[in-house]
Amino acid sequence: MNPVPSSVLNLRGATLSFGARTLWRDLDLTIEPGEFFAVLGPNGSGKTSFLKVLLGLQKLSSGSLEVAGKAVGGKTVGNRTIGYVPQQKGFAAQTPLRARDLVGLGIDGDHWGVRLGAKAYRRRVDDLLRKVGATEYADVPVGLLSGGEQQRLRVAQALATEPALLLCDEPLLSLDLRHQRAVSSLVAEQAHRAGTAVVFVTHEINPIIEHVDRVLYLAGGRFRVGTPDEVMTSEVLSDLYGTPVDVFRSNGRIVVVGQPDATTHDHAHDAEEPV
Ligand SMILES: Nc1ncnc2c1ncn2[C@@H]1O[C@H](COP(=O)(O)OP(=O)(O)OP(=O)(O)O)[C@@H](O)[C@H]1O
Repeated sequence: MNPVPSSVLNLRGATLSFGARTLWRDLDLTIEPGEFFAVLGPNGSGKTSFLKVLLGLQKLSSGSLEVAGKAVGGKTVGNRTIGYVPQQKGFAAQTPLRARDLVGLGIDGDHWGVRLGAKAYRRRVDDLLRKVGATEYADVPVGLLSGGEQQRLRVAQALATEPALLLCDEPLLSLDLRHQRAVSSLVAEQAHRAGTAVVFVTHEINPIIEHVDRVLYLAGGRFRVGTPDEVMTSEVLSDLYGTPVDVFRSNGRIVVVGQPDATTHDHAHDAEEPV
């Protein structure tokens, strides 16, 4: 039997550049099972590119990546070790899929060693629907559901394979506060109770602040890794942005004032050590 790898994700000396523009350089990062890991940063800082690297859709300029103990060189999409919750995009009203069909697409009989029989398949889908609180709309066409309801189904679909690593690309965009809470709690539960490592890309840390173990903050071609308390400080963010930034705490929320909207400067030649 193969030894069980202790970390789910392992990046060593990872650098990603496009031409003269470096998004990050010499990133060493290990993510453990059960960790809720957030990726933050302004527009254009490289959050989506980071997820693309983990999905095997974007090659590193240098360095290495292992997921669940295996080197990643090509596509990891379709790899059942990885679950993926894409950005919220509505289904067309006439999409010919019910909620339960969408969740069922995440299940592959081969994953379970033998193909699931019809009964076991239905049980598994019902179980996932219950987990995301979608039982009552199981048979409704997905195009008729609200954005929040659809997003819960995408989470259920991504969890269907019981992935070791769950990648979430801004899954809270366009959800109201109640659904933001519901989706982030569900993802956190999967991390902290089921031991899935979660990489969660977001513009806004507050909706997930109570769940996050560590963050990767990307800005201006540089990065910091650490707990929210270590990274979300005036000192660290001012240093990353290269301009004075104030970070305040209010009722458990983090308010960042003065950061540029986008990454407008390039510290491509600065090396940055993780915190
Ligand atoms: N294949 C590519 N070739 C050249 N440049 C690219 C490529 N992919 C991304 N970039 C550039 O890299 C930078 C980071 O893009 P990315 O989409 O990763 O940022 P982001 O942090 O996800 O931004 P946003 O918050 O706006 O979604 C951008 O300036 C983008 O134009």
